[in-house]
Amino acid sequence: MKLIMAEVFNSWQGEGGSVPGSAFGRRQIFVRFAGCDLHCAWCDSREFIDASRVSRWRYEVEPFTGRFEYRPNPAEFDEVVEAITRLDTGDIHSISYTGGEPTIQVKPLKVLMGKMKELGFDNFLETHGGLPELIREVAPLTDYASVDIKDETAKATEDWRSLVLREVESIRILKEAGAKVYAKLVVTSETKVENVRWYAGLLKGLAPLVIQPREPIDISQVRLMELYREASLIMGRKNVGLSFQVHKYLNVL
Ligand SMILES: C[S@@+](CC[C@H](N)C(=O)[O-])C[C@H]1O[C@@H](n2cnc3c(N)ncnc32)[C@H](O)[C@@H]1O
Ligand SMILES: Nc1nc2[nH]cc(C(=O)O)c2c(=O)[nH]1
Ligand code: SF4
Ligand SMILES: [Mg+2]
Repeated sequence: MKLIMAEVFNSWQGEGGSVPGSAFGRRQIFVRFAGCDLHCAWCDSREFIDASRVSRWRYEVEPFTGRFEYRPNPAEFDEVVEAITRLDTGDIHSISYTGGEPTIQVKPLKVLMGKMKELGFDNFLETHGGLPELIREVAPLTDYASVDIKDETAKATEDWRSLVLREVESIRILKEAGAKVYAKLVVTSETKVENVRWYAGLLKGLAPLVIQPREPIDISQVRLMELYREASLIMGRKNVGLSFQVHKYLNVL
């Protein structure tokens, strides 16, 4: 079985804030898949969106050193498992599957998640959630999930409203399968308050929401708190939080 990979490394989870389901500050092994079907305007992993252009992947040779070795794509399943297990520092909270969009390679993703459960690890899925039929396949193997709600300003796809509805459906599927799931909304200075109200109504009673400013941050603190308040008034004061990409400030992977 083969996978189109981007990188494997050991770090601590830099996103998610403090809502239930978040693994912020927890040590993880990150498994970044190449390839994505969306094109968020601000994507910080855009070099991995077109899988056909990711000719090689890299794995960290020693945990948390940022020293890498490179291998050609597609990767063999066993070499990915080997790259992950060599980064087991004994304090790993969960394996983070990210990208790109990990669910696009659902067959190898499913087998890999199964293998990691077998080895005693929990699975943390970082996904845009736009493909609920694929989410259904991996939901039973998912312990934690961070599902993006793509704001209109992300310009991720033509029909952004139906993308949001599919993302909410994915959250429902993951929750019903028993995963600890939260929604993540990346906001910019252009994010409309009426859109935030719409997302909040969809998520109410379903999953908590973190609001994460797009990096580099252009939204003012005052505006950020306005969006927070609007979401909170609809979803309940315990169900909304902020998230920042703290790893970027501390210069870790
Ligand atoms: C690169 S994506 C990969 C997983 C999946 N494709 C997704 O979008 O959720 C990982 C996380 O980084 C966030 N992200 C990417 N670029 C960002 C930026 N410039 N500012 C803030 N968050 C960003 C995404 O919203 C997502 O939550
Ligand atoms: N430290 C760290 N935390 C992260 N949380 C989400 C990430 C991602 O790119 O999916 C990420 C990442 O790349 N590094
Ligand atoms: S869905 Fe994720 S990987 Fe794909 S373009 Fe958007 S942020 Fe980047
Ligand atoms: Mg990232």
